[in-house]
Amino acid sequence: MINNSIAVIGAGKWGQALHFALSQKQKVLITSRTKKDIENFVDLKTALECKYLIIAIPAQEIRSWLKDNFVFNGQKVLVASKGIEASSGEFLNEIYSSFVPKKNIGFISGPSFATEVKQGLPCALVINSNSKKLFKQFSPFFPNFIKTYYSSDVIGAEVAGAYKNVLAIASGICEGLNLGKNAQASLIARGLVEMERFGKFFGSKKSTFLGLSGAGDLFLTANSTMSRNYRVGLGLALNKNLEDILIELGEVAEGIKTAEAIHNLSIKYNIYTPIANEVNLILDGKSPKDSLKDLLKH
Ligand SMILES: NC(=O)C1=CN([C@@H]2O[C@H](COP(=O)(O)OP(=O)(O)OC[C@H]3O[C@@H](n4cnc5c(N)ncnc54)[C@H](O)[C@@H]3O)[C@@H](O)[C@H]2O)C=CC1
Ligand SMILES: O=C(CO)COP(=O)(O)O
Repeated sequence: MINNSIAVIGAGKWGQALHFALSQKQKVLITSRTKKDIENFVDLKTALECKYLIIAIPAQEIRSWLKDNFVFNGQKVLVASKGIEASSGEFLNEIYSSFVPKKNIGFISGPSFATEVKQGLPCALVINSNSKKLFKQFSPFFPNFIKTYYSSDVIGAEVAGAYKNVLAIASGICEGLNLGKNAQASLIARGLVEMERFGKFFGSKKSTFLGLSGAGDLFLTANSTMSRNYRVGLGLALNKNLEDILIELGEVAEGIKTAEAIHNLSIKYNIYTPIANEVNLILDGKSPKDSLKDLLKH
């Protein structure tokens, strides 16, 4: 039996920040695999009885989590994750479509470091859904310091949110190699073109890439050491081992698996994705300096 309340599923950095933000206006429950000392923490069964769910678990874990835990009972779902499943190359909206009807689901995108949201600093986010009604239901839950926009371009928002993580790794490498601000700006600009081209193949709108979900989130993530993906890039440029980088990070960096997913999709569909492919090769052991040479070739 579902009741009228809201629950966040996943109490990592983003889940906790969204829980904090939405709790400004109403009571919001939160749950996670391991019990945490957070106000209104509940078990998963209680959370799943809520009408409104915000799911903030890493992209690569979603399919198995849904299979093992989720029973659709009329809930409205907001997906907070950003990534593409590497094992299948499927977008999150495709994975969720086996579990939740399209009119019941939306995807959050836009520039939003959890740390800043948790401090109540202002930002603007997009709720992407086939259903404007769903946007109108979730939007009032957001606090005054978050402005929400609606978009029906679910695939565009998904591609942008996932791709910018890969470009943030590339940008971190650029800084780690001390290539300068010109190089970094060139990389980010070409990255934006690249992710728009990739998105277009899957039916995304160009305008999505020029707005909050695309340029907005890319400029944020690819310019700051607050980004986990950017820090992965910095580590790679310093020839650190990926395993050590991830231990030091202690949190998810979605760009790693998403680079693999983009690489595979680009081969399958013959899409030109040079930066993402070089990031994928670097993650597989190629020297960042050799990648730079290859990217600069005429
Ligand atoms: N941290 C941020 O600033 C933002 C993160 N995101 C996205 O939100 C998603 C989650 O990121 P964070 O919360 O920051 O990561 P995190 O590493 O801080 O936390 C991940 C959470 O997922 C849980 N989890 C992992 N595997 C699970 C499984 N199999 N079943 C159930 N729970 C599982 C972990 O216990 C942890 O609580 C990612 O896709 C990320 O790209 C999106 C916007 C901002
Ligand atoms: O998506 C994010 C900000 O919008 C967070 O990026 P990172 O996962 O790289 O920290």
